[in-house]
Amino acid sequence: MSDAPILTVEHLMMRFGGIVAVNDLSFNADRRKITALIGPNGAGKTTVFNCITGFYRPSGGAIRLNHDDGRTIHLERLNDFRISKQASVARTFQNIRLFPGMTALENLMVAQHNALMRASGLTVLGLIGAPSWRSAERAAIELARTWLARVGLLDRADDAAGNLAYGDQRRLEIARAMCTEPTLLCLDEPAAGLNARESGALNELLLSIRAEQGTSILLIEHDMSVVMEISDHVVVMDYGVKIAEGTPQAVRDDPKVIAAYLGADEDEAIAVMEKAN
Ligand SMILES: Nc1ncnc2c1ncn2[C@@H]1O[C@H](COP(=O)(O)OP(=O)(O)OP(=O)(O)O)[C@@H](O)[C@H]1O
Repeated sequence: MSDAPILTVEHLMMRFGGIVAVNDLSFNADRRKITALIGPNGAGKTTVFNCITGFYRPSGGAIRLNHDDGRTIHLERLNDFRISKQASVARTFQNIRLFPGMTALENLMVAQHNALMRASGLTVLGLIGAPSWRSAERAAIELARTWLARVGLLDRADDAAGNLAYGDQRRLEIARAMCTEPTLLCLDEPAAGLNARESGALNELLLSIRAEQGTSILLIEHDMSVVMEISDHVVVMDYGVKIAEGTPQAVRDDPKVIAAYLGADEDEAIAVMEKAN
């Protein structure tokens, strides 16, 4: 198995007209680790995610996904559909994007559409109920039920996703992404709107996904309790550039990071820290 980082971002640039949202950003996300991308509002985090997941075509730079089997996929050359299909990158969004009228189980079945379409021989085998199709369908239902259990929603399998509590919907989105068996899971503010108990459950879920599935995770998160507790590596952005990276403890104590969050200059931030000690 390759030791290369799962994701390599090199000199990424993203311009919107005159706005430079991401400016010469380089970082790696390690395999089977949790990497957090943090920074104040407007720092460029979601834009980076949108470049990685193919929603935006970057203005410059390279984004490479290094698969376990040695393949290197240049994500900056692919659209979102190919990135999820060929590169096995799954993502969730800041705003929940479930199918609210479908049941929790159906949402997880939709996530397996590509695999099921292949197994159905583009519907022909499905129509005649071929054994290969029936076993693929059973496996898909089993995988969906496994993930519903993992996120504590097995007893809500037949409830409409839109009727679930907000925190349950957030976990269902992660389960849906995991049903695609991704190589890289990108989570955009998974803890947004969660209370302390729900954030704790989210931490446990993400740590278990890293430990049990070995999935590499890249997350954007404002909730520092989540970032500090579960991240292996943190990349900090401000005004489109990387201002720091390292362990959660190292970035938490970095004056440049404190200054960016406080909106203060570096000397002022150091003075604040010295006062606190
Ligand atoms: N489609 C777009 N068109 C024009 N400007 C954009 C677009 N998307 C983002 N921007 C600008 O790029 C900059 C970075 O925005 P982005 O949403 O990536 O920041 P962020 O760090 O994710 O912020 P937040 O934490 O508030 O979600 C902002 O100045 C934003 O206004």
